[in-house]
Amino acid sequence: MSDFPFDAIGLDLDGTLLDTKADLAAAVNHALADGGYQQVPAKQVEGLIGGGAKVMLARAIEAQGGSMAEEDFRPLYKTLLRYYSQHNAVHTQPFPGVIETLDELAAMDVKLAVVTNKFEGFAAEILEQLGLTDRFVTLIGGDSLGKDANGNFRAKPAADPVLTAMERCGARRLAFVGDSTYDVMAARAAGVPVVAAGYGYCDKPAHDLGADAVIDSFDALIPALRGLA
Ligand SMILES: O=C(O)COP(=O)(O)O
Ligand SMILES: [Mg+2]
Repeated sequence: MSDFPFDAIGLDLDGTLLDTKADLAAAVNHALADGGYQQVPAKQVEGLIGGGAKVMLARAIEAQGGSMAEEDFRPLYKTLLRYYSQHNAVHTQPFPGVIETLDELAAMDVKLAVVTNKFEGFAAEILEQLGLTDRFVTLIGGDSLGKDANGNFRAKPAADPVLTAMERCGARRLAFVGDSTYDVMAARAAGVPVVAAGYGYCDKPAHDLGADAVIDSFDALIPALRGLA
């Protein structure tokens, strides 16, 4: 029997497991160019990630005072999706320490689930291309659970995807790891402990996200989780 305090971990994808910034930046900039907007430097794209591709593009356009009218926005969003579907794992790779740490968790029989606001199809394709698919019991994307009564995806910051991950892992104690406000809110709403990935694309300073612990590298995850017991 392992003395590890959790039998499952829910993991955010962008900015937590994978450094997807360069491919997301290329996709958003491709769409911005189509709309006659200025390019956004990769570093700035970090602040746009976390709510899914649609929110990313909307934030970029709004920052330039652009039109959010449906007829202007929709074609650019389609351009972004089309481009990203063909170029989503060009530069994307796991952050340092991810593979080793996932190996260690698997050796302790801790179940792993990906909970992302990316569309499930994109996330699945990227995990497949990086050879990571089999490490996870389940993958829950931003569109996996359908929409709520208000027409919004049942995605983070809602508790639904975290609770579903827990159920699919058959977990008694799940902890969550993520890099944005949405991750912390979703974990809180689900009533599970949460670790902030301070090396990720944090939309505010990592220590202000309200997580139970902050890690500066994925290598620090296991000791941080033990500290939450
Ligand atoms: O693609 C996004 O904006 C969000 O993805 P994440 O939930 O895996 O961080
Ligand atoms: Mg993230």
